[in-house]
Amino acid sequence: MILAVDVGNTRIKAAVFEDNTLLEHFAFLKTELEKSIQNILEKYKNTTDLVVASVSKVEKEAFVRFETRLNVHFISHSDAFPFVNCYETPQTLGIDRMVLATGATIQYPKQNRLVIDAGTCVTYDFIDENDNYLGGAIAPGLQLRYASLHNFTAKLPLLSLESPKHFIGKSTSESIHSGVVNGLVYEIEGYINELKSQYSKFIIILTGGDTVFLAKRLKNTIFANSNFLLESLNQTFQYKIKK
Ligand SMILES: Nc1ncnc2c1ncn2[C@@H]1O[C@H](COP(=O)(O)OP(=O)(O)OP(=O)(O)O)[C@@H](O)[C@H]1O
Ligand SMILES: CC(C)(CO)[C@@H](O)C(=O)NCCC(=O)O
Ligand SMILES: [K+]
Repeated sequence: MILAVDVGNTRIKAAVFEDNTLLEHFAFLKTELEKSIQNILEKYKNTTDLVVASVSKVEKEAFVRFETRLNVHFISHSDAFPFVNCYETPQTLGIDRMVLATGATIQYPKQNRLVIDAGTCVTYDFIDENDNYLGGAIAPGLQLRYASLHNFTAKLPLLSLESPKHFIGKSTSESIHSGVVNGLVYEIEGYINELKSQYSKFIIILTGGDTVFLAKRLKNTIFANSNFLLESLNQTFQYKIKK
């Protein structure tokens, strides 16, 4: 059994895998890291490997303490990946984006793929049918948009995610919800439509903490899978140990 851990900028997500089957998934805060992992390992006693992909500042020591019980692996830029990295600054490409590109390459072979990860940031990653990772885009996620409007103005309140009641916002809060939610939906649709003018065919995978909220608002056909990063992390590890 493998415990895959995705350390994001807001939360930590984890899942236990038996080969390619996801048995259970978890989400917790960084402050709960060690306790949460301990609890998972108590429940899944046959876990042999702990695989970590981190884009955050969580200390390696937090994981190293589990080395007495199992093998701990940190995915890094120097690992083997099943795609050609065409990013002009490959060393600054987020590990999470490399893991997503790995999952897309392995799960959807021989086709153009766009991966959209809607978390703290919304990332767009494009891997062409020849398995060239071309790059993409980085934009603020939903929660970050709400927080920015509040943090960089005097008059805007901090709101939490809500479906806009009216397209034409009739109050401050309705205007914010309309701007944040419709803004991101249009951004995603716009990004997809621009790519369609460049590539006749590609599949679209949507993942991240806002997957469910966004999937029902998008017109394009997408594979919506909140666990795609964790599944991809398991596959990145399998690929790494086979090499
Ligand atoms: N329980 C939750 N706690 C925090 N955010 C949540 C929760 N459930 C859904 N979300 C949504 O998920 C988004 C954050 O996504 P996610 O948890 O994937 O981010 P993350 O931990 O920073 O990961 P990454 O850095 O990979 O984006 C927020 O915009 C928020 O609206
Ligand atoms: C963009 C984020 C924050 C998304 O989690 C992460 O992938 C990251 O820190 N990336 C580094 C910059 C880059 O990918 O080009
Ligand atoms: K993200």
